[in-house]
Formats: sequence, C-alpha cells, structure tokens
Amino acid sequence: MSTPFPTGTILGYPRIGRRRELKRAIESFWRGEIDAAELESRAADLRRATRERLADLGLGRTDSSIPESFSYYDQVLDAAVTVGAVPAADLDGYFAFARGTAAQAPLEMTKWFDSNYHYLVPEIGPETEFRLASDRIVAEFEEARADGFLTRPVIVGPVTLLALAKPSAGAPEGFRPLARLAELLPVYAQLLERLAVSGAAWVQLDEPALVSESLGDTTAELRAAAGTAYAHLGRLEKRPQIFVAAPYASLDATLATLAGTPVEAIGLDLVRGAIPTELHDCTREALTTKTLIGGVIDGHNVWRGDLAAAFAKLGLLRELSPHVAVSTSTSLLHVPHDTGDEPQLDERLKSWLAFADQKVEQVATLATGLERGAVAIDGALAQASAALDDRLTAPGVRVPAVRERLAALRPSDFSRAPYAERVAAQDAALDLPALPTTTIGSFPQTGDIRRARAALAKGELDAAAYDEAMRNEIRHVVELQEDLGLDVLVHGEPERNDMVQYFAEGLDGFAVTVNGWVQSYGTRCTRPSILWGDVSRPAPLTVEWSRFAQSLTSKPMKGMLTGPVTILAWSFVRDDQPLGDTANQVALALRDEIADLEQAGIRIIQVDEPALRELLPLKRAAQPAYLDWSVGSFRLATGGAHPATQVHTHLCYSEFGVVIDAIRALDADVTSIEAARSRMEVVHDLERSGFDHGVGPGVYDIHSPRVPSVAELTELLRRAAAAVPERQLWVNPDCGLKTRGYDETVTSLRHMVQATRAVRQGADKIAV
Ligand SMILES: Nc1nc2c(c(=O)[nH]1)N[C@@H](CNc1ccc(C(=O)N[C@@H](CCC(=O)N[C@@H](CCC(=O)N[C@@H](CCC(=O)O)C(=O)O)C(=O)O)C(=O)O)cc1)CN2
Ligand code: MET
Ligand SMILES: [Zn+2]
Repeated sequence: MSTPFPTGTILGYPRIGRRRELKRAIESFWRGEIDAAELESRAADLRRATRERLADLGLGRTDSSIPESFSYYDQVLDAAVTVGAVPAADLDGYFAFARGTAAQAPLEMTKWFDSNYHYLVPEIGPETEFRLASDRIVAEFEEARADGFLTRPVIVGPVTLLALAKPSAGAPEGFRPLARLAELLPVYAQLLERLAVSGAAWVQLDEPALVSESLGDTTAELRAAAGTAYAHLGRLEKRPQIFVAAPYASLDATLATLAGTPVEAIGLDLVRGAIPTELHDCTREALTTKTLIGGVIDGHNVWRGDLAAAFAKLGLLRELSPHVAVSTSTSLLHVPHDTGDEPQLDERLKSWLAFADQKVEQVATLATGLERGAVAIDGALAQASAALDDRLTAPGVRVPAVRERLAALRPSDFSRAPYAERVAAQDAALDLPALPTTTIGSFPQTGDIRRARAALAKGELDAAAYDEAMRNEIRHVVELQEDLGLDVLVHGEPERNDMVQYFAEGLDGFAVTVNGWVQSYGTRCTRPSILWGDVSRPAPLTVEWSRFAQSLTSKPMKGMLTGPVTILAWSFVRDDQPLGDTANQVALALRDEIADLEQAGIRIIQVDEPALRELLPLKRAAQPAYLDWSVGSFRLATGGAHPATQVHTHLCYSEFGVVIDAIRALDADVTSIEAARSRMEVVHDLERSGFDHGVGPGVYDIHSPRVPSVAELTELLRRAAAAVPERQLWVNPDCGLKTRGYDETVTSLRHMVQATRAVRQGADKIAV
C-alpha cells in the first residue's frame, strides 16, 4: 500500500533547542552532573516539543511530513554508528568519537558542504565491518508513534556517508571508502526493513554528496554509486517509500540517474539550483511517476524572500510530474528557531525575515496553494512581496556615501608594496627570532568572562566595571605569554562574544540576535548576524583594546580582525546584490580599522579568514569568480597597510589543496594554517605551490583537551622545517584557544615553546 508524499515538508529542523536545551543537557552530562538516563529523557522531551511545534505550525501529524532529524552531536556520526562503521556501544562511547578521551583521539571534524556546520569524518577501510549496530532511528520513530505521530525518519544516505568518510589509517594507498558501497547497502536495506515493520510510510535519505563537485570522488563516480545504491534499495520487498534529498546545489545529470531507479521521491534544491530543462525523453517519462519535492524555501538564509516566485517554481516542476510537494532547500539546521524570540529586533527588519518556524509556515502556505490553487494563498503571497518591496527602499539599505566610495576604488587599492620591500621594512621594525612563536588570537573564554558579559547585558554590571574586568583578563593573558616566552603576543579576545558577531555589533548595516542560536558543531553554537544594509564603520572597533594590550608589553602585540569573507560566511547576508560588493563594503570598514591600529602603534595585524574555503562554490564553474571576489576583498581590506606593518592571516577547518593559489594571492606576509591533524601534510601543498611568504602550520590540535608532548611537537616542527625554509617558518597552534581550559592551554604552549627552542638549536636531545 502506498501513501502519497505530504504536500508540504521540511528537510530537517534545528535540534539544539529554542534555548539551547540540548547543549545544556549534554554539557551537564559531560561534566557528570546528570546521568545518561536523564540526558535521554531531556532529549526525548525536546523531540516531543519539536513535533508538537511543527504540527502547530502546519505540518501534518500523521502524514510523514514531520522529519525525525534529531542528533546528539552530528548526523554523519549517527549514520556511521548506525551502520557499525564507528563502534559506539553507548552514549559515552558515542561522545568519545566526537571529543576524544585520554586513550582515543576524536574523529576529524570538517565543514558540511558550504555551511558553517561541521561533521565528524568517519574512517572506513577495506576491513571495516558493516552491520546494523544501532536502532536509535527506529526507536525515535516509534517514540513518535506512541505519541500519535507518523513521522519521517531521516538518515544520511549510503553514497554521502561513504563520500564523506576518509580511508582508515591502515587502508592501502588509493583506497576510497566508496569502494565499499556493495557491502554497506545490505545494512541500509536492513534498516529500511526495520522501519517498514515499525510502520514508517516514508524514509528520507540525505544525499548532498550528489550535488558536489568538490569531493574526493568524481561526479561520475558518485552518480554511478547513486544508481547502484537506489536500484538496490528500491528493489527491496519490505521497505518504506524512499525520498532521496539532494540539498545545497543542483543534481544536474544525476537527476536522470535517480529517475531511473525505483525511488518514489526526489528532492531538488531550487534555491541554489534551477529546474532542469534539458532532459531525455526517458527521464521525462520516468519523472512523471515520481514525487518531485521542490526545495523552494531557502534553508540556508533568513530572508522571507519572494514567495510568489517560489510558488511559480513549483508550477514549473508540475510540468515534469503531476506529483509535486514543497519543501525547504536544505535542512533548517542552518537558521535560528523563531523571529518571535527576538523582541529587540527592529520591527521593519523583522518583517523581512523568516527563521525556521516562519519557514515552516511558508511551506504550509505553499502546500495550501498546491492543493487549492494560487487564489487560496493570494494574500500571503502579496504580503511577502510587499515586504520584499519595502526592503528595496528602506533607509540604510543603500547608503550613497558607501556606494560612492566603492565606485571610486582603483586597482592600486588592492595591492601593497612588493613583498621584498615589505620584508625588509618588517625585519627592521620587528626584530623577531628565527621560528617566531605566537598564538592565533583567543585565549580560553572562561565562565567568568561569559558571566561578566551576561551581567552587562542584564544591566547587573555597568560598562566601566565590565571594561575593567576585560582589562584584567588582558593583563593576565599578556603576563602569561611573557612568562611562557612567546615572541608575538595577542590580547586574547576576551571582549568578543564571537569573532564575527563582535564586529557586526560595531558596524552599521548589521543586526544581531539574542536567541538566534545555530549549531556549528556538537554543542557549540553561534548567533549569525544579519547583514541587511550597506556596511560602514561609525567608530573604531578594536583599537582601544589593542592599544591597551600593547601598552603592557614591549613585544609586538598583534591587532586582531576578522576578514570580510569570514564576516559574510558566518552572517546571514543580504541577497539583493552580488556578495563581492557586500564583501568590499566590509573590507573598506576593516581597511579604516587597520589604519587606526597602525596609528595606535600596532605593528602586526592579523586578519582571520577561516571561512575562505567554506564559501567555495560546490560547482567548479562558479569557483573562479568566487575566488576572484573573495581574494579581492581581503586585498582591499589589507591593501592600505604600511609596508612595515606585518599582515597575518589565519585559516582553519578546511582542506587547503583546492584554495592554495587563492591563499597565495591573499599576499599576507604570514599565514597560519591548520596542520596538526593531517600531520603537516599541508606544508607539502605549500611547497609545491611555490609559497614564499611566512607560514605557521599549526603544531597542535586545539579541538581536544589533549596536551601534546615536547617530543611530538618537535617532530612535527622538524617536518615543517624540512619543507619550509627557516626564514618563512612560524610556530603556532592550529587555531584559537577560546574553547579550551587554562590548564591544558598553559602546558601545551609551554611544550610548544620548548620544542621551538630545541629545533632552533638543531639539538638532537630535547630537554623536557
Ligand atoms: N561564528 C563563528 N563560526 C565559527 C567559529 C567561530 O568562532 N565563530 N569557529 C569555528 C568553529 N565553530 C565554533 C562555533 C562556536 C564556538 C563557541 O565557542 N560558541 C559558544 C558561544 C559563543 C558566544 O556567543 N558567547 C557569548 C554568549 C555565551 C553564553 O552562552 N552565555 C550564557 C551566560 C553565561 C554563562 O553562564 O556561561 C548564556 O547566554 O546563557 C558570550 O561570550 O557573550 C558556545 O557554543 O558555547 C566555537 C567554535 C568555525 N565557525
Ligand atoms: C576559527 S578561527 C579563530 C581565529 C581567532 N582569532 C581566534 O583565535 O579565536
Ligand atoms: Zn581558526
């Protein structure tokens, strides 16, 4: 018996909780304050509240329209645990893969497609045994049933799971996890059978790997794997109907492959991708029997958008199949819960926005339109269009002074003096030792710091007392670095709630939220800012903190800024003009900040661009244009710096191979880069690309509380020194220290300085 696909659905919903209930519960569990049973009961409460909420917002209780998209930490880890690729017996075992233990390194973590969400990378080799090792997905479906819901289980699909995995340590050279597809499919088959027995009418398999041209496997290989996988799963006797979702970009030719399999429904991202026009007759024929789910509501951004245009896309989709449903383009994981939780937001701005709950309502509206015709939703479409028009003319959206400054830019604004001239000027100004040691910027964000900021927000602490508390923190951080013997110091960034939100709060053109939390990884969240208007800098942002920090030491104090690409990547950015134009507005604000930092006596300025790789388009054809504007905006931000000012940049969370030329084109004097987890592999990429500027390949992973030994650090530094000429090499951790505690931080940095001294002396014996 087949039940039709629901007319309206979403691909997934935020799971951290409206007030980060899940974060608090999990972190309490980690601290030993609550036991596993209590954590599970709180998680179940959250899932219940989510289902009720989604039903209230207009999704059906018993028509499979509510997705079961919960996770304690990460959906890729969940899929890997489900199929036995990652052996986690219980919650402790599960979290051990995410966070590591004394005995076990955590799994690597990396970016989920072009988002600020990070997944854990399973390791799969020729010998990995697959088996249905966890029935959590089935249990959550049954939990919903017991409450009177018929929901739709969601799991990362087999092709994406393998495409995102990396070869296990022992795998032979050239091995790809995708080669294990045939052995993996029976486990997915078993899971589908279990779900069918429990009464699931539909299951959603997420296959975003099928849209990406930036993975280790080629598009042709992924397409072939999809054909194999869904032919196999489609043939099963006992299974729910299968919905394959392909978010984040267009499926291109892989749509034809999926159309040729027995799956009942295919999801298309119609925000990033277009409706395919050039289709073979046999594909057209096959598609008429499928339900096509149009992802027309943007799951990746917060604009209310053009609802009438979204509805029109569904009309076009109906030309391909009589069975059309409406959905979000991606899971709503990437957006906050509810604009209703932001009473302080300007009402006019709020009328332009849709967070997750508002997007669910938009889906419900369009579903009504599909069922009853456009006239039934006329009013809602008109209201959305009016909000869109209002955005065009509202004050602040287009500021003549900002536009004139951009229009007047000349090519020379994007370049500094030749590198050799800069090196000479900087050597004279800075007087640094060989292999200078430094850190990436933040020091531990202690509970005291966060509580002080919360007290300031509540009015329990006045601005003067707050500033004094932050100055005390800076004094402490500077003293500590002097004591450790670091060469280039930082102020530690205690005054920053987040490296993007802090800048957004000080710039015109941005709004910030109070409760707009979005999961970045595990229990870590950010409140992405909303970049809605033309950007300018009403007053300096960081100068007084840096001036104060420099006054405490004779060593160089790094000024610390977040770069334009990263500010865009980690905010919700206006969609009414090219990203490159917006990036250049941010760049000009940073350019002025750099000039002011120089005036204040700051000789080294770091402009972080950890998101440079993240925004790289998934489709190759779009990549050159992206690299052009992103590199350009960084060069515009830093192009006004004096030759004697040493410009640093920092990148992390990425494979750098694909953007190595872009990194070189940034023309920063020194680039610090994540390298510890890949054991310095990146230095070979740098070497091959002829990178001749300063470089600090990270010597230890800051994501784990593990303290690296002096011997281990010395070994990594020697590897780096073998590939990078000594005059270029810097020594630093992989990233900022804000998520770490002081104990491990102090010991790790002490070991780093000791290892550096050993390598500087070329000593064979290391003093510990
Ligand atoms: N935007 C962004 N994206 C990024 C990164 C980043 O740093 N920023 N780093 C990479 C990894 N992602 C990360 C994302 C978040 C965090 C992180 O530490 N987040 C903190 C929150 C940071 C924050 O906004 N802090 C605020 C609010 C802190 C808070 O929770 N306060 C309490 C009250 C204080 C208390 O009792 O502790 C509350 O509001 O309830 C502040 O310091 O002011 C967390 O989840 O815990 C780290 C890395 C990639 N993407
Ligand atoms: C995610 S990159 C972080 C860079 C920032 N300067 C820090 O140290 O925290
Ligand atoms: Zn970093």
